[in-house]
Amino acid sequence: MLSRIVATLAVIYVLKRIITFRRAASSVGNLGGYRVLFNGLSPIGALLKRLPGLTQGLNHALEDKYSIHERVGCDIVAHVTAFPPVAHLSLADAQAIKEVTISRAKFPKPVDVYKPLLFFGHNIVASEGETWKRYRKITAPAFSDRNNKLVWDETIAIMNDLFENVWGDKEVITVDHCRDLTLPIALFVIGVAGFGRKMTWKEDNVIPTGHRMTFQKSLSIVSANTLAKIILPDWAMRLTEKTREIALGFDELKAYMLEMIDARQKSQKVERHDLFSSLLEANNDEDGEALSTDELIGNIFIFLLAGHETTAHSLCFTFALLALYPDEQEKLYQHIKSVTPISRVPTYEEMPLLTQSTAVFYETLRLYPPVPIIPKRCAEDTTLTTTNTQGETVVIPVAKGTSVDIYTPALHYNPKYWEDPHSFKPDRFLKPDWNRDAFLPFSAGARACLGRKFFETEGIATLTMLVSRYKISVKEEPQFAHETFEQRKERVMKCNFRLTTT
Ligand code: HEM
Repeated sequence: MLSRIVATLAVIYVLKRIITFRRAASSVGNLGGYRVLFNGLSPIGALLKRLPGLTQGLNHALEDKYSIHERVGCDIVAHVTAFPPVAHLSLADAQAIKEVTISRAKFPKPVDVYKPLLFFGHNIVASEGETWKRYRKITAPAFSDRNNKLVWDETIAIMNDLFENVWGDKEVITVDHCRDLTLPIALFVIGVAGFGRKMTWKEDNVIPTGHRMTFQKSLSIVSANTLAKIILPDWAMRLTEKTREIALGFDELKAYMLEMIDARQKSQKVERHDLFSSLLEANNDEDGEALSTDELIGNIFIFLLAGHETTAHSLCFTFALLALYPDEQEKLYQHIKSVTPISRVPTYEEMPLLTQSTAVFYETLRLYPPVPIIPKRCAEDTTLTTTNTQGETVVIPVAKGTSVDIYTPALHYNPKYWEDPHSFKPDRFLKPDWNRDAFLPFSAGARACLGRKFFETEGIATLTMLVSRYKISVKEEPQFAHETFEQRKERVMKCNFRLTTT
């Protein structure tokens, strides 16, 4: 009898799931796309292997690029999951994306998705509406031209310190993983241009009184372990020596930030252009709307998080592509040489002339966008318009509450906008007519990246310094001696989606 009741309840449960699943699919006009049990980005989906019908996997946006849109024959597709029973629209249509990014009230950020980023305090990335407006108003002025100049000068100094005091007169430098080089560069730049704290390649190991680790170490631990902090509950952080060190890194960074706030509020006003100082200054000038200490820390922390990993990995992808394409590297070298003599360091004012460096970066960001999915949620019943393979107009119903996600790899590999989209061709960005609406690594509209210029400045300074002094190549290893170019490219460029593309 009991087993019959259980079986009946199970059947009812399954039927209910099927009905809600079908309802979710029909809410977006039964548009083609994945039909899976678990969303690849959900906690359960992330643990499972990619399998048709089960989950599309954590890396699907990076792996699929434009292929699902091509298969469905439409630049907007719908991924429907049973747990939870929702439809996610995946956009690869530049016009539809433009509509979404410019209509902030109609397509706001789904702030619930960003909740894990709140552990240091409320911040600009994880907020919406009036709170976001207030954060943006106070934080945006920190990303000034004077800050960009600081980024440039400090990046040059960090690279010079590397060349002179670490690499010395060695002819060949070998790094096992390019990330071992780019993560510290990005960390030192955000350390000095973000927090006003100079760091060097030879770490100063003196721990200040009242602290248990140096600022440099705490910043390095925090930037490398945000994902662990997000995933693990507090009790789990106390379990092993490694997780205890991570927890200490977070506590210490917060303690340093509190000290810095206190010291700068007490000290005489000195003209400084790091993000932290500018943020404090703007905050002091605010009447009535100033940020609380928690909000200040939350926002400066999010600059670190938003800026460090994206920058370090993008530099890494750039170097790897230049190593794989020596002709492009040579072209870049010749261009740098034509703009600035190799015997002296380039100045910030010369940055706009380094057009080939910008083109190399953009092409890297097109092929390996650091944020593969930019989520939005529809705030009212509406429609989105796109075209299918036959060139016909397709109008998609979008009910209030539907997830509307910008899939940057799908957009960046869409052959409608990019000729030969799988090839590395930086020169496409030197032509005046490339489609700005089809290039979205930094998002667009009011919620676009605040640190774009910060990144471009740092990236161009690093690239220019490195390429003008060294030739970058892939390390030759006997076990890979017989691989083809395509195999080598696949091995070297292998990437995963974690918090960003890594
Ligand atoms: C390769 C480098 C970078 C890329 C590709 C990138 C990309 C992005 C993207 C796609 C967004 C929108 C995210 C969303 O809608 O959830 C964003 C927002 C943001 N980024 Fe970046 N970013 C980069 C570097 C930086 C740097 C260096 C900083 C700061 C130092 C920074 C600070 C921010 C901030 C504060 C926001 C939130 C803006 C707002 O919501 O109003 N980013 N970035």
